[in-house]
Amino acid sequence: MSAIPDLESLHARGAAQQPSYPDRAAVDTAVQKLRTMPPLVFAGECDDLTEKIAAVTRGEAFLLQGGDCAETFAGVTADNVRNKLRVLLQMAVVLTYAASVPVVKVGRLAGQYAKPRSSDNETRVVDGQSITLPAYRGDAVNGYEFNEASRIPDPQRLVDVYNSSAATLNLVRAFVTGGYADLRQVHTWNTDFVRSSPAGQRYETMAGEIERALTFMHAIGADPDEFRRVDFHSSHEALVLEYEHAMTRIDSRTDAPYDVSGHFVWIGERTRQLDGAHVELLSRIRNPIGVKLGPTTSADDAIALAAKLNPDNTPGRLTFITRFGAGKIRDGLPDLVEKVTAAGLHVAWVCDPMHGNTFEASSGYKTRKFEDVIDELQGFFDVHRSLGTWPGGIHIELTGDDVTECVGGGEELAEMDLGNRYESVCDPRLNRVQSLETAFLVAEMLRDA
Ligand SMILES: O=C[C@H](O)[C@H](O)COP(=O)(O)O
Ligand SMILES: C=C(OP(=O)(O)O)C(=O)O
Ligand SMILES: [Mn+2]
Repeated sequence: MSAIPDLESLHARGAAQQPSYPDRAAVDTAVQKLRTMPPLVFAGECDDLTEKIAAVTRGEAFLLQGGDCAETFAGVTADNVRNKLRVLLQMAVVLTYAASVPVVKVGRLAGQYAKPRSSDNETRVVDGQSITLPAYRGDAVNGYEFNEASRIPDPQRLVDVYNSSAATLNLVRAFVTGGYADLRQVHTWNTDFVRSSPAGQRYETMAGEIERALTFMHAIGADPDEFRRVDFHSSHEALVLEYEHAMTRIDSRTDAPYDVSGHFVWIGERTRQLDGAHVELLSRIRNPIGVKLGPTTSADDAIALAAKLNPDNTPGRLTFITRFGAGKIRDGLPDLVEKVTAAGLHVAWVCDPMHGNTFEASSGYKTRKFEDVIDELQGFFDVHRSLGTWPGGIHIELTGDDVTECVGGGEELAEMDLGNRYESVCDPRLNRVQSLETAFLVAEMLRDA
């Protein structure tokens, strides 16, 4: 771990997936502004999360990481943030109670505003005319609206990312410490549309059991503070170098650099080049970090990434988030896990069952089948069980709302339903019922792990 490399030297590595800003002076102004802003998270909180992920690495805890594919500035509302938090709290309770395993809770929120894209451009037919514009790269970079002005990268948006993340995190902190996350509220999280679904009813039964257990604890005089609040951490993909670099600061306690834009940051599948800018920057910070590993990852790639990103082999520092796809995980994952384990590397293994299972429906919507998501999760658990390693967690794109973006699940959403309420500006998310169903299914897998 050494000093922070300068931004120019990072760009000199030919950083992938960066915005092409037309006005460098405006970029400098935004970066200067960000450098003066206070940290969004404290280094000590990042260390706490590293400790918790170390328990995952040892097979003593399970990581639940979830949230939008892409947050939007317009989505920073009390309802939206609360709904997301609520579904994550419900999932965490299901996993903790049904599998008797401590759950480390990490939101894909308060910073998840920048998107890598498979194409630099997007073509749409507007009024019978085919129009090609720069791709939307997340609210951190440009506007979703399909017109030329909106798609121009604007560096002032990076300052907006900071402000939106601050507002989100402030609300999340208030919710998780101010009574909303109190375990005695388990029933009240199960409101509105979710309550009548089979998963909601199953949750209701479980919440009743938890409530009786809490009443019993209270009666015998045990009422620990842990029942009233939860530890919740933020995370996002560290993508736009200007932003992550400006938010990287030297911690006064340890003299070490931390990226104080979020507790946990990860490197995406498209930016994990060993000699690339993202790996370089994240190798220097001391946060807990993740790397997405797709089906083309060789065991040597993973081992080299671990050597660069976690040379001291510190447990909890490095999480490998595999995203192979349901059809590939059973063949592809064993070699990776086996060789990384044989090399003595301490990593947390987490399954992202979303990004290897995306396809385009005939209506043009990007979607995923709930059954593929569950199949990949089952494959992940099967592989780890057969190798004797710990399936450390799940990384899910989800929302607390009743959207129609992924097909299947108990509600049997069909492709023709997608248009009813498709709100994601990037990838399709599990809705609240599908998320809760996933938690129950994963709890069963976890019980057998
Ligand atoms: O999560 C997001 C990536 O940006 C996404 O999977 C790539 O999507 P695209 O192929 O639509 O660019
Ligand atoms: C872009 C993403 O994933 P990946 O890097 O795995 O494709 C994502 O998590 O939204
Ligand atoms: Mn995504």
